[in-house]
Amino acid sequence: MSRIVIIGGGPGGYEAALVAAQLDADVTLVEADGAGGACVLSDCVPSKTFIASSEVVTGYRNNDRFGIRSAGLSGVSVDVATVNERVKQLAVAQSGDIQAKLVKAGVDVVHGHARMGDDTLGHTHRVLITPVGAETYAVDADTVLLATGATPRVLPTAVPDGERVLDWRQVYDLPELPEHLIVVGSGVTGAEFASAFLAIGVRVTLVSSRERVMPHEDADAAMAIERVFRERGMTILNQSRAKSVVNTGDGVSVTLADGRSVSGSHALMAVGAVPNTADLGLREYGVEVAQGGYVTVDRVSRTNVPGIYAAGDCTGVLPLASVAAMQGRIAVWHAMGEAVTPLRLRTVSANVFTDPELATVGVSQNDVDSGKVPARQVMLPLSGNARAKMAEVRDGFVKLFCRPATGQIVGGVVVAPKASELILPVTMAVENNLTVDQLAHTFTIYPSLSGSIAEAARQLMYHEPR
Ligand SMILES: Cc1cc2nc3c(=O)[nH]c(=O)nc-3n(C[C@H](O)[C@H](O)[C@H](O)COP(=O)(O)OP(=O)(O)OC[C@H]3O[C@@H](n4cnc5c(N)ncnc54)[C@H](O)[C@@H]3O)c2cc1C
Ligand SMILES: NC(=O)c1ccc[n+]([C@@H]2O[C@H](COP(=O)([O-])OP(=O)(O)OC[C@H]3O[C@@H](n4cnc5c(N)ncnc54)[C@H](O)[C@@H]3O)[C@@H](O)[C@H]2O)c1
Repeated sequence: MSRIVIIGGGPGGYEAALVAAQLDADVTLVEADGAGGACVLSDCVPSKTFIASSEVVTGYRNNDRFGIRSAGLSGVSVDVATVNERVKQLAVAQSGDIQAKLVKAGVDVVHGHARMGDDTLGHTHRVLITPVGAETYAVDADTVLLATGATPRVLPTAVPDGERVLDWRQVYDLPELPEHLIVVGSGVTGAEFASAFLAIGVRVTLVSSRERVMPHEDADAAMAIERVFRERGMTILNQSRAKSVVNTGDGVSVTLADGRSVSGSHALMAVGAVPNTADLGLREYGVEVAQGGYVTVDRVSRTNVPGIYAAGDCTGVLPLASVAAMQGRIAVWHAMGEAVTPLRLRTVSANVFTDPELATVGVSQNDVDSGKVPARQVMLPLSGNARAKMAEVRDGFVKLFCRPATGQIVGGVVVAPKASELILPVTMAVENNLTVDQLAHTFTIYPSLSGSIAEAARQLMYHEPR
């Protein structure tokens, strides 16, 4: 029987454990915090639950435009203790569900820390496991999967104190809403929290080191969302790098690299993450670790040491829960000799849970503009869509990319409420090499926002003969 030790119980680790158990391996999963890992307990799940509360508040915006008379947003008050309690309870419950699933599948789940042992034993690998409150013991395994995730990056001049200077894992301990939140960092994490706190009624200043928010996302989409943020009253300081953040006792003072300073009641640091690989004994064991501490892996999750695999945020391949899970499953299938398709990033869909949301799949505008991928494209504003008009959706668009000659769909962008749900047909088209003709001939509901996806495909229908 194959013996597998998995270090880390986030999506990279627990999904791999379930596959390994299904294949009758003897599986030990070591997790320091709780099943589901940081994804479920402190990052993805809590942030999306918090955003769900902010969306309830958003529902009260512009109600007079619908002919509904009420006090509107000014009549809404947020009980932050209840919001935070719900966030934490949901995360713990989700973690419990995953723990139960693992145990039912026969996985030995150990609450504790693990690291590589000192000796290479030829075809097996020694892992040292230290359960919480117990002595360290060794397990020799045929396969080891490293899935240890990442931790918020800390700037030495802006160390979170959990009171006024916060990382994203500390916001749910606030006893009351910040009066004025300064979000430092305008990547996906910063943008999501800035959006949610703004929606929930907090004054927000976003300190963005780049020329626009979400610099790695589609520029049209990021600029559309930045415009919405500004219209709703967010202050965005572009090309402003925070040099230091100080808790002044009754607030925070953020000093920018150009000498300006901004004051607020709280600061939220969202300046990226560092992989949890420093204490795993990897270098001593001969596992290749790249700059920044990321474990180097190939497309079937192999490290340079046979039998040792890595998945998820500790690899830095693409820090998404879906990708971590797929890397973990691929590792196990490969290790256990199953047929496996190497990881394909081309078909990964991703969503930023701002208001409006931003969903993407496939090739990007940069790929097309740089000539890397020849493509025709269309961008259709949602403002012309009947359902969007009914729902007062004024911001948003659908963008599609297709091969110039064949019309094969190679990518797309959706900016809309619930873009995370709307992107699926485009993802299916990219995954299955569908053409704009096929998408255009698909019946859509009238009226619906998804109708704009088929309409965008119709606009791309004419193409050169092969
Ligand atoms: C604020 C935020 C929101 C996000 N939202 C989304 C989203 O909406 N959708 C999405 O797809 N992705 C989202 N992500 C990204 C997603 O959370 C990560 O890609 C995902 O958590 C990676 O999973 P993982 O298995 O690699 O690691 P993690 O989920 O980080 O889990 C790793 C676990 O390993 C444990 N561990 C570390 N070292 C050891 C050790 N030595 N021994 C034992 N255990 C150890 C850690 O305690 C941790 O629990 C978000 C990220 C952030 C920061
Ligand atoms: N909805 C989702 O799926 C979701 C949500 C959050 C995070 N994630 C994943 O996590 C990844 C990382 O995102 P992130 O936003 O946490 O990190 P990031 O590294 O993408 O962004 C951090 C930003 O902070 C800026 N920054 C760094 N130092 C700064 C300073 N001193 N002052 C001002 N700005 C500074 C950087 O320039 C960068 O733009 C994403 O690419 C995504 O894959 C996904």
